[in-house]
Amino acid sequence: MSFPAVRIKICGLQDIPTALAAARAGADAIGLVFAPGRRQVTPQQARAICQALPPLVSRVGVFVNTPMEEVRQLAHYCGLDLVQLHGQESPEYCQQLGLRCIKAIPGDRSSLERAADYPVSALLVDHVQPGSGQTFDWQILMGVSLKQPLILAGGLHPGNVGRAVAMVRPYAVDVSSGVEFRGKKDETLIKAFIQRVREVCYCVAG
Ligand SMILES: O=C(O)c1ccccc1N[C@@H]1O[C@H](COP(=O)(O)O)[C@@H](O)[C@H]1O
Repeated sequence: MSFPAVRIKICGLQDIPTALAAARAGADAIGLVFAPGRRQVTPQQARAICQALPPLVSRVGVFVNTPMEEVRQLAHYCGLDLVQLHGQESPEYCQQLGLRCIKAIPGDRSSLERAADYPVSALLVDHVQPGSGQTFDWQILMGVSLKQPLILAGGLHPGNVGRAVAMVRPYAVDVSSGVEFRGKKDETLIKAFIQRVREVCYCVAG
């Protein structure tokens, strides 16, 4: 059985060589975390990475409850293509921001029921603790039809992404912890993750 090409985002990049390696390996998007935490990048780092990346690789900034004007300024300064809102941002916030948005929601039924309210380019369904390398129960997505394209995230890695794609058939997948070794992005794991997604999308039964 084959599936349409699933897009791939590699998130939490913090240096140019690894970002270029992810792009070379076939990543469709790279994520830069502006929220406080161990993967946070400075605006200057993010701008340098965005400028170094080749064309046709989406530059995504990850924010958590950041004031709107600050998000706009950072998006402009760094050259972001999209912003991923991973906090309690409202549908009105997304509407008024004036940028292409991905809204992240936790993988639970009540959040999914409210998802239709978000006027965004895509919905990213993740574990309630983002960036933690934990999966949520993908079963809750079975039979759910979302208005927006679905990006599956949370605890994905080369060993489970094939099953996740076959089960959920998302528009895209997003990974951070699952392509790290001892807390640092690992180019071999990035390549293995992308290769696995490509395999399962184009594997033809029989
Ligand atoms: O990666 C982070 O540090 C992070 C911090 C704050 C908000 C989101 C963050 N990452 C996003 O979390 C998911 C899944 O991460 P993981 O693969 O389970 O580690 C992914 O969408 C990242 O974009």
